[in-house]
Amino acid sequence: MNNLILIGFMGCGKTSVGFQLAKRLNFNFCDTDQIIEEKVKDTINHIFEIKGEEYFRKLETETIKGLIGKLNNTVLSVGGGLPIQTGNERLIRELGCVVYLKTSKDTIMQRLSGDTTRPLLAGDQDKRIEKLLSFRAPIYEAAAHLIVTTDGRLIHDIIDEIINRTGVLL
Ligand SMILES: Nc1ncnc2c1ncn2[C@@H]1O[C@H](COP(=O)(O)OP(=O)(O)O)[C@@H](O)[C@H]1O
Ligand SMILES: O=C(O)C1=C[C@@H](OP(=O)(O)O)[C@@H](O)[C@H](O)C1
Ligand SMILES: [Mg+2]
Repeated sequence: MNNLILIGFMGCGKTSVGFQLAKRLNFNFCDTDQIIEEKVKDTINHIFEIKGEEYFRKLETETIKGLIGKLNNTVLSVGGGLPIQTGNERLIRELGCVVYLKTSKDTIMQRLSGDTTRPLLAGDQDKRIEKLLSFRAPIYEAAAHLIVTTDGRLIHDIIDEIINRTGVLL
């Protein structure tokens, strides 16, 4: 098994870093949000609106369970809330080396200003990020094998650090 699993808060860069990291390593790339959208043929926003968050969380857990034993040479980015559900952190650690893209609230605010694709941040984005991030950050830290900070850093620099520190090319 040779997989990297990217976790962290919305806007930390899991999808964009994961996609480029996979290209650089010549690995496959998967993203649980993309798998879910393809599976139910609907957008994350619309799933939340019509079926609610609880239903989406069930889809996430089903998705991660379905990947156990099936991934090799893959970078997997998971939705920001997936490791928060009890039991999922054990599943992602089973899949591979878990990397937390640690990012401050200010950076998340900058990156997601004007974004309308994250239903949990609709409304008062500042307050929502603050509340969710303070609850989730210790869970991400505990789930991770490796923590990489992303504030003020270019994607290629983050990718270099992940490759150097995981020794994934060795
Ligand atoms: N290191 C970075 N520097 C600048 N912008 C970034 C960086 N990482 C991600 N972004 C931008 O932030 C936004 C959210 O990134 P995304 O990969 O969708 O995050 P996530 O999947 O963790 O929610 C995108 O517009 C992306 O281009
Ligand atoms: O943090 C969360 O609860 C969520 C994060 C989103 O993915 P990203 O982390 O890729 O933005 C997506 O799964 C959904 O909007 C819920
Ligand atoms: Mg994403």
